[in-house]
Amino acid sequence: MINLTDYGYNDIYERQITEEEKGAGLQPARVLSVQKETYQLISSAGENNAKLKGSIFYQDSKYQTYPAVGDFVLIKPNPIGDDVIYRVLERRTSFSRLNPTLRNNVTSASEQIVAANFDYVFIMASLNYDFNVRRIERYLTTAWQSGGSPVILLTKADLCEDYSDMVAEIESVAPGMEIHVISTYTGLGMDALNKYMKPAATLVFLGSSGIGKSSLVNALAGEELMKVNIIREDDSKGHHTTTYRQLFKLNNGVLIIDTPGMRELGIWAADEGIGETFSDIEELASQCKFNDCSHTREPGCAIKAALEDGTLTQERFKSYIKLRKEAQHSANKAAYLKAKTQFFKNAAKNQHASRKY
Ligand SMILES: Nc1nc2c(ncn2[C@@H]2O[C@H](COP(=O)(O)OP(=O)(O)OP(=O)(O)O)[C@@H](O)[C@H]2O)c(=O)[nH]1
Ligand SMILES: [Zn+2]
Repeated sequence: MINLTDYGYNDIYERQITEEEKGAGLQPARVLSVQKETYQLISSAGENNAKLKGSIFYQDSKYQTYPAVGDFVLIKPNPIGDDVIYRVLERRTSFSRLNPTLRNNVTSASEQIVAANFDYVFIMASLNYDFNVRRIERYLTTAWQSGGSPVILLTKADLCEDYSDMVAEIESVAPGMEIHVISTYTGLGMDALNKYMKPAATLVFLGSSGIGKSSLVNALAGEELMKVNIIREDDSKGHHTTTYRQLFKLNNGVLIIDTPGMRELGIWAADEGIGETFSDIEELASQCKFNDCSHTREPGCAIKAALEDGTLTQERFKSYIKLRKEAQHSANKAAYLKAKTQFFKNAAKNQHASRKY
């Protein structure tokens, strides 16, 4: 027997299961991987493959919540074949990306969930060629929006003689954030990561290819769990992509989600996320004389003043503006889709109110 709480299951999910569902013998399970229409799950009975319950998921298919890696789902267990998935329990945290698809000749943006129900988001950047503060700002915004707790990891410290400027630069854009400088080669900074290694906590990584994610996971696991892709340090084109999606458990009980979608994660930033990352700018903007200040030519503009006296850099202000624009764009689409989805979900619910299990 597997104890699903070792896989992150808790009361938040348990509470969502109705008496009717319990009575029908439905059981919770966690999604370990998704391959086209086959799902690999873990439940109290162990690992098994699963399929979606067709009569639920393939009607109004556009408006259903489909399982993603890390999701907790309700299944009807099948000891001699594939389990059947009835429903996705509400997610505590999730990463989604804009998935522009061409459907019925209409270009629509749909939200694709690439990981769900994680606790920590390890934002990774290597201290050598890949270093870019703006990118870290974007990751932070995305991480805040996901609901997970971001932790910044600067990797490959052994390749860098003096990283104090880079750390200071990040501190200035991520005030109060946990920043760890590490090297899996020398072991530098690795002990400091122990505090995140709580049994049944789920970690997810945000970062570009080749930043040393697999090496970190192997170091944390104390074994060769993920294949380390050898790339030449001076060749940023030598990138390799992982072709599986997975959730797996380390010996110390920590769960890791690593999906290809995480890698391609675009910006689906909401205003909250931006507010957290750019709290200094939002604070300044609130001091502008006019509420609707465009920070261009209005008198009494606190942002212009800060740009002039150098307390705010042009670069940081520019990346704020850029992110705001993207967020606005995504938010409009997201709000539209959400409203639409909710409408059809409610309609579907009423229709299936007397659903048989
Ligand atoms: N110098 C140095 N190299 C490292 C360190 N960690 C990883 N590397 C090297 O960086 C390269 C990429 O490491 P991976 O662990 O495969 O990186 P990844 O982020 O998982 O890469 P993808 O699977 O391509 O996304 C390999 O050549 C590693 O040996 C480190 O701490 N120091
Ligand atoms: Zn202003």
